[in-house]
Amino acid sequence: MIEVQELTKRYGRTTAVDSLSFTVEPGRVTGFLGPNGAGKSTTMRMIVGLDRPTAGTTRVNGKPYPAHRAPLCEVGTLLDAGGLHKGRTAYHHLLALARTHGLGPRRVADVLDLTGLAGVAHRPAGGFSLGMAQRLGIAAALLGDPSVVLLDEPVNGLDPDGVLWIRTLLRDLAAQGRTVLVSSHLMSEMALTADHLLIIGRGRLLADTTVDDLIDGAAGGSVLVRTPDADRLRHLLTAAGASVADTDDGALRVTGAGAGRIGTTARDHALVLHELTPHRASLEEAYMDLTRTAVEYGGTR
Ligand SMILES: Nc1ncnc2c1ncn2[C@@H]1O[C@H](COP(=O)(O)OP(=O)(O)OP(=O)(O)O)[C@@H](O)[C@H]1O
Repeated sequence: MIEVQELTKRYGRTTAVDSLSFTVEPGRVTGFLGPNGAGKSTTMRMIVGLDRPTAGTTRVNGKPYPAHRAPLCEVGTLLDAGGLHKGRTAYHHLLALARTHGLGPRRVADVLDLTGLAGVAHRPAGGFSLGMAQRLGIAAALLGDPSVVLLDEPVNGLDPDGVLWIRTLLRDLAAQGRTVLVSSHLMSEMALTADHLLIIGRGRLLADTTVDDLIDGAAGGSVLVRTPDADRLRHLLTAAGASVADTDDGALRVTGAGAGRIGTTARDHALVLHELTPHRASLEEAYMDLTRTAVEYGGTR
Protein backbone atom coordinates (compact mmCIF):
# COMPACT_ATOMS: atom_id res chain seq x y z
CA MET A 1 0.00 0.00 0.00
CA ILE A 2 1.12 3.55 -0.68
CA GLU A 3 -0.09 6.42 1.51
CA VAL A 4 0.44 10.03 0.54
CA GLN A 5 -0.62 12.74 2.95
CA GLU A 6 -0.80 16.47 2.38
CA LEU A 7 2.17 16.22 0.07
CA THR A 8 3.51 19.50 -1.31
CA LYS A 9 6.58 20.22 -3.43
CA ARG A 10 7.69 23.68 -4.45
CA TYR A 11 10.53 24.46 -6.81
CA GLY A 12 11.14 28.16 -6.28
CA ARG A 13 7.88 29.81 -7.27
CA THR A 14 6.49 26.70 -8.95
CA THR A 15 4.21 24.49 -6.87
CA ALA A 16 4.65 21.12 -8.58
CA VAL A 17 2.58 19.19 -6.00
CA ASP A 18 -0.06 20.88 -3.91
CA SER A 19 -1.42 19.29 -0.69
CA LEU A 20 -1.93 15.93 -2.36
CA SER A 21 -3.45 13.08 -0.31
CA PHE A 22 -4.36 9.61 -1.57
CA THR A 23 -3.97 5.90 -0.84
CA VAL A 24 -3.00 3.29 -3.41
CA GLU A 25 -4.52 -0.08 -2.49
CA PRO A 26 -3.07 -3.49 -3.29
CA GLY A 27 -4.71 -5.93 -5.71
CA ARG A 28 -5.64 -3.47 -8.40
CA VAL A 29 -3.96 -1.31 -11.00
CA THR A 30 -4.18 2.35 -10.07
CA GLY A 31 -3.68 4.79 -12.92
CA PHE A 32 -2.01 8.07 -11.99
CA LEU A 33 -3.27 10.42 -14.60
CA GLY A 34 -2.79 14.06 -15.45
CA PRO A 35 -1.67 16.36 -18.24
CA ASN A 36 2.01 17.09 -18.84
CA GLY A 37 3.45 18.99 -15.92
CA ALA A 38 0.64 17.99 -13.54
CA GLY A 39 3.11 16.71 -10.95
CA LYS A 40 2.99 12.93 -11.47
CA SER A 41 6.74 12.31 -11.73
CA THR A 42 7.48 14.65 -8.83
CA THR A 43 4.99 12.77 -6.64
CA MET A 44 6.46 9.41 -7.62
CA ARG A 45 9.99 10.61 -6.94
CA MET A 46 8.95 11.76 -3.48
CA ILE A 47 7.30 8.40 -2.75
CA VAL A 48 10.63 6.66 -3.31
CA GLY A 49 12.73 9.27 -1.56
CA LEU A 50 14.40 10.76 -4.66
CA ASP A 51 12.98 14.18 -3.90
CA ARG A 52 12.33 15.77 -0.54
CA PRO A 53 8.79 17.08 0.07
CA THR A 54 8.35 20.73 0.99
CA ALA A 55 5.57 19.45 3.27
CA GLY A 56 3.63 16.27 3.88
CA THR A 57 4.53 12.60 4.07
CA THR A 58 4.63 9.46 1.96
CA ARG A 59 4.65 5.90 3.25
CA VAL A 60 5.11 2.60 1.48
CA ASN A 61 3.84 -0.48 3.30
CA GLY A 62 3.56 1.56 6.47
CA LYS A 63 6.99 3.22 6.47
CA PRO A 64 8.77 6.02 4.63
CA TYR A 65 10.63 4.44 1.70
CA PRO A 66 14.16 5.08 3.05
CA ALA A 67 13.25 3.31 6.30
CA HIS A 68 12.99 -0.02 4.50
CA ARG A 69 16.08 -2.20 4.88
CA ALA A 70 15.82 -3.74 1.40
CA PRO A 71 13.89 -1.18 -0.65
CA LEU A 72 14.25 -3.09 -3.94
CA CYS A 73 12.35 -5.99 -2.37
CA GLU A 74 9.63 -3.64 -1.15
CA VAL A 75 9.10 -1.27 -4.07
CA GLY A 76 9.98 -1.73 -7.74
CA THR A 77 10.26 1.49 -9.72
CA LEU A 78 10.60 2.56 -13.30
CA LEU A 79 11.16 6.29 -13.19
CA ASP A 80 13.59 6.93 -16.03
CA ALA A 81 14.22 4.17 -18.53
CA GLY A 82 17.21 6.12 -19.85
CA GLY A 83 19.18 5.79 -16.61
CA LEU A 84 21.41 2.96 -17.78
CA HIS A 85 25.13 2.30 -17.95
CA LYS A 86 25.34 2.21 -21.77
CA GLY A 87 28.29 -0.14 -22.13
CA ARG A 88 26.94 -2.73 -19.73
CA THR A 89 24.91 -5.69 -20.97
CA ALA A 90 21.34 -6.10 -19.79
CA TYR A 91 22.45 -9.15 -17.81
CA HIS A 92 25.26 -7.32 -16.03
CA HIS A 93 23.11 -4.27 -15.41
CA LEU A 94 20.57 -6.46 -13.62
CA LEU A 95 23.20 -8.56 -11.87
CA ALA A 96 24.90 -5.45 -10.44
CA LEU A 97 21.54 -4.31 -9.07
CA ALA A 98 20.70 -7.79 -7.79
CA ARG A 99 23.98 -8.02 -5.86
CA THR A 100 23.11 -4.90 -3.85
CA HIS A 101 20.25 -6.91 -2.36
CA GLY A 102 21.88 -10.31 -2.04
CA LEU A 103 20.09 -11.64 -5.12
CA GLY A 104 21.86 -13.84 -7.64
CA PRO A 105 21.95 -14.82 -11.33
CA ARG A 106 18.85 -17.01 -10.99
CA ARG A 107 16.63 -14.10 -10.18
CA VAL A 108 18.24 -12.13 -13.01
CA ALA A 109 17.42 -14.95 -15.45
CA ASP A 110 13.83 -14.99 -14.14
CA VAL A 111 13.21 -11.30 -14.79
CA LEU A 112 14.94 -11.47 -18.17
CA ASP A 113 12.50 -14.23 -19.12
CA LEU A 114 9.54 -12.37 -17.68
CA THR A 115 10.30 -9.27 -19.72
CA GLY A 116 11.17 -11.11 -22.94
CA LEU A 117 14.79 -9.97 -22.87
CA ALA A 118 16.51 -13.36 -22.49
CA GLY A 119 17.56 -13.33 -26.17
CA VAL A 120 19.34 -9.96 -25.89
CA ALA A 121 20.64 -10.33 -22.33
CA HIS A 122 24.28 -10.20 -23.41
CA ARG A 123 24.02 -7.17 -25.65
CA PRO A 124 25.13 -3.75 -24.38
CA ALA A 125 22.10 -1.86 -23.12
CA GLY A 126 23.36 1.28 -24.90
CA GLY A 127 22.19 -0.21 -28.23
CA PHE A 128 18.68 -1.01 -26.99
CA SER A 129 15.60 0.46 -28.63
CA LEU A 130 13.29 2.50 -26.42
CA GLY A 131 10.99 -0.49 -26.08
CA MET A 132 13.83 -2.78 -25.00
CA ALA A 133 15.11 -0.16 -22.56
CA GLN A 134 11.60 0.09 -21.06
CA ARG A 135 11.53 -3.69 -20.67
CA LEU A 136 14.94 -3.61 -19.01
CA GLY A 137 13.74 -0.90 -16.63
CA ILE A 138 10.76 -3.07 -15.76
CA ALA A 139 13.01 -6.12 -15.29
CA ALA A 140 15.03 -4.05 -12.80
CA ALA A 141 11.85 -2.94 -11.04
CA LEU A 142 10.72 -6.55 -10.59
CA LEU A 143 14.09 -7.92 -9.53
CA GLY A 144 13.38 -7.86 -5.80
CA ASP A 145 9.89 -9.40 -6.26
CA PRO A 146 8.42 -6.23 -4.69
CA SER A 147 4.88 -5.99 -3.33
CA VAL A 148 4.63 -2.41 -4.60
CA VAL A 149 5.33 -1.48 -8.22
CA LEU A 150 5.57 2.12 -9.36
CA LEU A 151 5.99 2.85 -13.07
CA ASP A 152 6.23 6.32 -14.60
CA GLU A 153 4.82 6.40 -18.15
CA PRO A 154 5.87 2.82 -18.98
CA VAL A 155 4.09 2.77 -22.35
CA ASN A 156 5.82 5.89 -23.66
CA GLY A 157 7.30 5.17 -27.07
CA LEU A 158 6.24 1.54 -27.18
CA ASP A 159 4.77 -0.19 -30.23
CA PRO A 160 1.33 -1.83 -29.94
CA ASP A 161 2.87 -5.19 -28.98
CA GLY A 162 4.82 -3.55 -26.18
CA VAL A 163 1.77 -1.65 -24.97
CA LEU A 164 -0.27 -4.85 -24.84
CA TRP A 165 2.54 -6.62 -23.03
CA ILE A 166 2.76 -3.95 -20.32
CA ARG A 167 -1.00 -3.86 -19.93
CA THR A 168 -1.11 -7.63 -19.36
CA LEU A 169 1.89 -7.53 -17.03
CA LEU A 170 0.36 -4.80 -14.85
CA ARG A 171 -2.91 -6.70 -14.59
CA ASP A 172 -1.04 -9.88 -13.64
CA LEU A 173 0.97 -8.05 -10.98
CA ALA A 174 -2.21 -6.63 -9.47
CA ALA A 175 -3.93 -10.03 -9.62
CA GLN A 176 -1.02 -11.40 -7.57
CA GLY A 177 -2.05 -8.94 -4.85
CA ARG A 178 0.60 -6.31 -5.49
CA THR A 179 0.09 -2.56 -5.27
CA VAL A 180 0.51 -1.16 -8.78
CA LEU A 181 0.72 2.57 -9.48
CA VAL A 182 1.27 3.54 -13.09
CA SER A 183 1.36 7.06 -14.45
CA SER A 184 0.23 8.22 -17.85
CA HIS A 185 -1.08 11.33 -19.54
CA LEU A 186 -3.28 9.17 -21.80
CA MET A 187 -6.77 8.47 -20.53
CA SER A 188 -7.35 6.07 -23.43
CA GLU A 189 -4.50 3.89 -22.20
CA MET A 190 -5.47 4.02 -18.54
CA ALA A 191 -9.08 3.14 -19.36
CA LEU A 192 -7.85 -0.20 -20.71
CA THR A 193 -5.32 -0.88 -17.97
CA ALA A 194 -6.40 0.63 -14.67
CA ASP A 195 -9.13 -0.39 -12.24
CA HIS A 196 -8.83 2.76 -10.24
CA LEU A 197 -7.85 6.29 -11.22
CA LEU A 198 -6.11 9.12 -9.41
CA ILE A 199 -6.34 12.20 -11.59
CA ILE A 200 -4.27 15.28 -10.86
CA GLY A 201 -3.97 18.70 -12.43
CA ARG A 202 -1.62 21.49 -11.38
CA GLY A 203 -0.39 19.36 -8.52
CA ARG A 204 -3.85 18.91 -7.02
CA LEU A 205 -6.07 15.87 -6.75
CA LEU A 206 -9.03 16.19 -9.13
CA ALA A 207 -10.50 12.71 -8.78
CA ASP A 208 -9.93 9.50 -6.85
CA THR A 209 -12.38 7.22 -8.56
CA THR A 210 -13.13 4.17 -10.67
CA VAL A 211 -13.43 4.39 -14.44
CA ASP A 212 -17.20 3.74 -14.24
CA ASP A 213 -17.83 6.38 -11.60
CA LEU A 214 -15.83 8.92 -13.55
CA ILE A 215 -18.04 8.46 -16.59
CA ASP A 216 -21.24 8.50 -14.54
CA GLY A 217 -20.28 11.70 -12.78
CA ALA A 218 -19.18 13.47 -15.95
CA ALA A 219 -21.07 16.34 -17.43
CA GLY A 220 -22.23 15.81 -20.97
CA GLY A 221 -24.31 12.70 -20.40
CA SER A 222 -27.61 12.75 -22.31
CA VAL A 223 -30.55 10.50 -23.06
CA LEU A 224 -31.95 9.76 -26.49
CA VAL A 225 -35.74 9.52 -26.46
CA ARG A 226 -38.14 8.43 -29.20
CA THR A 227 -41.81 9.03 -28.68
CA PRO A 228 -44.89 9.72 -30.82
CA ASP A 229 -45.71 12.41 -28.20
CA ALA A 230 -42.54 14.45 -28.72
CA ASP A 231 -44.13 17.88 -28.32
CA ARG A 232 -45.80 17.07 -25.00
CA LEU A 233 -42.75 15.35 -23.59
CA ARG A 234 -40.51 18.22 -24.67
CA HIS A 235 -42.81 20.65 -22.92
CA LEU A 236 -42.93 18.63 -19.69
CA LEU A 237 -39.16 18.09 -19.54
CA THR A 238 -38.31 21.68 -20.34
CA ALA A 239 -40.73 22.87 -17.64
CA ALA A 240 -38.87 20.58 -15.21
CA GLY A 241 -35.53 22.23 -16.05
CA ALA A 242 -34.06 19.79 -18.59
CA SER A 243 -32.74 20.79 -22.02
CA VAL A 244 -34.27 19.09 -25.01
CA ALA A 245 -32.89 19.15 -28.55
CA ASP A 246 -34.29 17.52 -31.69
CA THR A 247 -32.07 15.06 -33.53
CA ASP A 248 -32.00 14.85 -37.33
CA ASP A 249 -34.03 11.65 -37.33
CA GLY A 250 -36.91 12.86 -35.20
CA ALA A 251 -35.78 11.80 -31.73
CA LEU A 252 -35.14 14.01 -28.69
CA ARG A 253 -31.77 14.38 -27.00
CA VAL A 254 -32.33 15.28 -23.36
CA THR A 255 -29.71 16.65 -21.00
CA GLY A 256 -30.28 17.55 -17.38
CA ALA A 257 -32.67 14.65 -16.70
CA GLY A 258 -31.75 10.97 -16.43
CA ALA A 259 -33.51 8.06 -18.11
CA GLY A 260 -35.34 7.28 -14.86
CA ARG A 261 -36.86 10.72 -14.53
CA ILE A 262 -37.80 10.86 -18.20
CA GLY A 263 -39.47 7.43 -17.99
CA THR A 264 -41.41 8.39 -14.88
CA THR A 265 -42.53 11.69 -16.39
CA ALA A 266 -43.76 9.85 -19.49
CA ARG A 267 -45.67 7.31 -17.42
CA ASP A 268 -47.23 9.99 -15.19
CA HIS A 269 -48.66 11.67 -18.29
CA ALA A 270 -49.53 8.48 -20.16
CA LEU A 271 -47.02 9.17 -22.93
CA VAL A 272 -45.71 6.31 -25.05
CA LEU A 273 -41.94 5.86 -25.36
CA HIS A 274 -40.35 3.89 -28.18
CA GLU A 275 -36.78 4.40 -27.08
CA LEU A 276 -34.97 5.62 -23.96
CA THR A 277 -31.21 5.30 -24.39
CA PRO A 278 -28.75 6.87 -21.94
CA HIS A 279 -25.61 8.11 -23.66
CA ARG A 280 -22.69 8.16 -21.26
CA ALA A 281 -20.00 10.74 -21.78
CA SER A 282 -16.88 9.06 -23.09
CA LEU A 283 -14.02 8.64 -20.69
CA GLU A 284 -11.99 11.04 -22.77
CA GLU A 285 -14.71 13.69 -22.43
CA ALA A 286 -14.92 13.10 -18.69
CA TYR A 287 -11.16 13.50 -18.35
CA MET A 288 -11.07 16.62 -20.50
CA ASP A 289 -13.87 18.10 -18.41
CA LEU A 290 -11.95 17.55 -15.20
CA THR A 291 -8.56 18.72 -16.37
CA ARG A 292 -9.95 21.70 -18.31
CA THR A 293 -11.42 22.99 -15.05
CA ALA A 294 -8.04 22.61 -13.39
CA VAL A 295 -6.35 24.61 -16.11
CA GLU A 296 -8.93 27.40 -16.24
CA TYR A 297 -9.62 27.83 -12.55
CA GLY A 298 -6.56 26.38 -10.89
CA GLY A 299 -5.18 29.80 -9.97
CA THR A 300 -1.53 30.77 -10.19
CA ARG A 301 1.29 28.58 -9.00
N1 LIG B 1 13.71 19.69 -10.66
C1 LIG B 1 12.78 20.60 -10.97
N2 LIG B 1 13.04 21.93 -10.89
C2 LIG B 1 12.10 22.84 -11.18
N3 LIG B 1 10.84 22.54 -11.58
C3 LIG B 1 10.51 21.24 -11.68
C4 LIG B 1 11.45 20.20 -11.39
N4 LIG B 1 10.84 19.00 -11.57
C5 LIG B 1 9.57 19.30 -11.97
N5 LIG B 1 9.38 20.62 -12.04
C6 LIG B 1 8.13 21.31 -12.41
O1 LIG B 1 7.10 20.77 -11.64
C7 LIG B 1 5.90 20.61 -12.40
C8 LIG B 1 5.46 19.16 -12.36
O2 LIG B 1 6.36 18.37 -13.13
P1 LIG B 1 6.27 16.79 -13.23
O3 LIG B 1 7.41 16.34 -14.08
O4 LIG B 1 6.14 16.21 -11.88
O5 LIG B 1 4.91 16.59 -14.01
P2 LIG B 1 4.35 15.30 -14.74
O6 LIG B 1 2.90 15.24 -14.40
O7 LIG B 1 5.18 14.13 -14.43
O8 LIG B 1 4.48 15.71 -16.26
P3 LIG B 1 4.97 14.87 -17.54
O9 LIG B 1 3.80 14.03 -17.95
O10 LIG B 1 5.25 15.96 -18.52
O11 LIG B 1 6.19 14.10 -17.12
C9 LIG B 1 6.22 21.14 -13.78
O12 LIG B 1 5.80 22.48 -13.83
C10 LIG B 1 7.71 21.04 -13.86
O13 LIG B 1 8.23 22.01 -14.72
